[in-house]
Amino acid sequence: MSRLRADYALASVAFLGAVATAAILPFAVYRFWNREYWQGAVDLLVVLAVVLPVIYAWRSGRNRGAFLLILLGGWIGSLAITQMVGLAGHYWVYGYLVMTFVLAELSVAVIAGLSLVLVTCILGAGMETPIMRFSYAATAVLVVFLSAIGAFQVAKQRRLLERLASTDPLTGALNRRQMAVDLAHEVNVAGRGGALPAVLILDLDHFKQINDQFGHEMGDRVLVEFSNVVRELVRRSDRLYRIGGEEFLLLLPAMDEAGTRVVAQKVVQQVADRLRVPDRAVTTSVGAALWSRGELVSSWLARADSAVYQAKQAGRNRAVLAAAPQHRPLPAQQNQGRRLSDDVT
Ligand SMILES: Nc1nc2c(ncn2[C@@H]2O[C@H](COP(=O)(O)OP(=O)(O)OP(=O)(O)O)[C@@H](O)[C@H]2O)c(=O)[nH]1
Repeated sequence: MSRLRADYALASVAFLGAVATAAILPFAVYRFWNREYWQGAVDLLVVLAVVLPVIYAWRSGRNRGAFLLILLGGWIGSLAITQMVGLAGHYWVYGYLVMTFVLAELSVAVIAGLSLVLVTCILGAGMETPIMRFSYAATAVLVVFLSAIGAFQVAKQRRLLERLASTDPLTGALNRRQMAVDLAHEVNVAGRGGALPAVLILDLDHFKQINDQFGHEMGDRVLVEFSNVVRELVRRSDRLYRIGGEEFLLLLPAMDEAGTRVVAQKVVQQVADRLRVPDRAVTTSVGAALWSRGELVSSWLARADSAVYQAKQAGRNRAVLAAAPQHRPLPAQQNQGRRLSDDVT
């Protein structure tokens, strides 16, 4: 039940499977009872075309493939029903048209819906006058477009909600919640033989002084500019998260030690060159750690944290690359950070 609550698309098709079984199965039984074997078989196939992919999606967790199968099965089934039953069979098309928007993305749903309307309209089974054909076409196309508008609005709201739930409103950087998801994903991919990811913890130096001296508005402005500078100098695939007041984390998906060192150095240098408050440059300290195969996310972050602590201790405005863990992940305080650079200004 909790899976149905969390997965709107799966819940919709599971409901559809139940409705299809309850609504169409009695027809199939009725047809077989009256020895109308072909029509009974088609009814039964329509039920199976919905129910089997729903079971597959439920068991495998792969919604998309299963939903496209239902879309195709529904298309063929709806066409068959219109040809066998005539005018009354076309009523099922409306249900199919709405269903496509639950199952597929907007463009696929529109194409599937309009193509079915076009074909059934050309064949015109059971429609004796042009006005019947026109009324069917007009109402069916209206259903497609109204459903498309609804689906478009839902998708837009969903994207907005996802963005609000995953970003920091001040800087636009991603938040801790998204960071936890992305770090787990990166470790998963790298653990299956992918390239190694690296993290950089970026901590602005003496930020409290900026707030105290120039006020919180200036502090906020520095945080925004800092995120812009960092995002400008890294790749599009790299992701910046705000993990605390003036502390950020940069996730670099495919890295090696040399690359991590270069990026860390570049961040330190560029921030010092480009970020200013009225009387001085703003600087940052960076702790970098390349993920080591088999390492837990917590240990990886602890190494980066330990490295940024060492950068602060060594005088700030510098980057420190954490040493790889020895054999198995070490607690933060046992990691021996390695100096990456001397003062860069
Ligand atoms: N303007 C502003 N300040 C914030 C925000 N979040 C946290 N801070 C401030 O950031 C400051 C962080 O201070 P500290 O943790 O002492 O760090 P620091 O002064 O940068 O010192 P070091 O890290 O040791 O160089 C505190 O004064 C917080 O009030 C924010 O969103 N906006």
